[in-house]
Amino acid sequence: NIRPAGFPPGPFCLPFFGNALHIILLSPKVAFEKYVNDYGGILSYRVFNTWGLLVSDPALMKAGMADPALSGRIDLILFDHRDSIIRRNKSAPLGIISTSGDVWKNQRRFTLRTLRDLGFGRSTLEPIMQEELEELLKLFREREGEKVEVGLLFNRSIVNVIWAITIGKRYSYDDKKLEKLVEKVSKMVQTFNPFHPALRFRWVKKLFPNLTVIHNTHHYMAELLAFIESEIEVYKQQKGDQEDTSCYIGAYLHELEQLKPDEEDDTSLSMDHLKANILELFLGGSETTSSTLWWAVYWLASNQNAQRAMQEEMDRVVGRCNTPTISHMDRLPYTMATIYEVQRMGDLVPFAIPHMATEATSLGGYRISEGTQMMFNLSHGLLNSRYWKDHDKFRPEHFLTEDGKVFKPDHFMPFGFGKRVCLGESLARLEVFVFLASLMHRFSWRITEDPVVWETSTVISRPPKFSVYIVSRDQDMD
Ligand code: HEM
Repeated sequence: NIRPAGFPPGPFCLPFFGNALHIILLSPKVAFEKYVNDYGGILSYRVFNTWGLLVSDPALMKAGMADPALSGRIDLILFDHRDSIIRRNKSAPLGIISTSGDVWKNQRRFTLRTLRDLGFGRSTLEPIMQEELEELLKLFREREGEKVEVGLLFNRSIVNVIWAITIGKRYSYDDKKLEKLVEKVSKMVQTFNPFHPALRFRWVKKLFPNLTVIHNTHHYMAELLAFIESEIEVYKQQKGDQEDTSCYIGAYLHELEQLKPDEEDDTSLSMDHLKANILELFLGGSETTSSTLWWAVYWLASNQNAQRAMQEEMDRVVGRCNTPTISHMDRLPYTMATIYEVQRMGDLVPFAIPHMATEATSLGGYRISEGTQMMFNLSHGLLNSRYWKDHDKFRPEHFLTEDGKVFKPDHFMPFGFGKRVCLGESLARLEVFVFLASLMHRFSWRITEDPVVWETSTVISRPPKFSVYIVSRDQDMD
């Protein structure tokens, strides 16, 4: 129960449990905020037999996330299970999110390079998004004047964009396969909770193998993998001997063919890593982006002034008869500030994904031993009153200078920072802009009198359940 030498102070730890009960009972968000108030920007805590550091001071967070020694991942047994389904035996971990060292570097480097070549973060992706946007606009037109539950409204479009980049095709909105894919991805993400002891500690899983959370996560993971495997097979058959590098799977298979036998090891590209990476693109890129849009509707429908200001800016810059495109982004400071404010208040991934020290290092004058779990408190920089004038109010002005230019303060890190910074940041930024700006340009949202129901979140902050009236702006066209 004694803190390792050189560790920062922190809350009293109970024998055996450490701070686990407190964190589980109060929720990580509430418990950690209390610890930060009591012990400051860097503190230590213990969950069963594992020591962790919670870093909340923005400057220390940046230094920590930029340190290669703090860029490992903790052992997430959920991914172990995925790997054993893919490989059907035990060997080195697969993929990007849950790996460290050379496996992580090689898979992340290849994926980032390929996604950039495919147009991630650039206007070449716009046609793919426009296709999805058309479907969304159609849906909104059909539901105009009605009470609409926002919920999973955006998931089909977001999943379809990822799928188009991954395999080069999209599903029609009526296709049952898309419906099933969205359902599988959504359920998997909702059960993915690295803070749950059963998904974190092997001994908990051994003691309670029949826990529903374990059963559900494994089940959704297996279903999604089966889907990915069968689609890769169909892709390979259709492609035959032709070379195709126009999608992620094609580029990956092409690179795989170029590998010489002496270059192959556990860290190099392989079919197993490919399946794991695709699953992670869904895991990392679907619920995050669609929930950001869901939060956007919530904050804008509840803040009519911000909604109007955004629409007026678009009318002025884009024109009422045109559609906002990526090329307008630089000229729409209020719209961009609104998106940042949605991300701030949405606080989507409050503690990033837990990191681990892969070797001894130091931070803020404290010593950190190998194997320490590192929690970076992104939420603190987004929501704390120390950094924002009206920290609990939705104010796009938080991101605007006095002369109306958009800026991002250093403590605003919704995508993380440094070595492990979100791999899909540029795609997510484009998607949120394209979908939100175009929908707001054509429609207004007004929150209904129905109750707003808040739900418990896991790794991702889940927006509340609520409904809106969709009002077309076409009638007041010039
Ligand atoms: C608004 C949407 C998104 C938000 C707020 C977000 C946020 C984050 C955050 C906070 C992390 C953890 C960083 C860390 O551990 O230090 C992360 C990691 C990651 N994200 Fe995102 N993300 C978003 C969208 C996406 C998209 C669209 C993709 C891909 C299609 C994606 C793929 C990933 C991957 C693969 C990782 C793991 C990176 C690694 O371990 O090296 N994310 N994201």
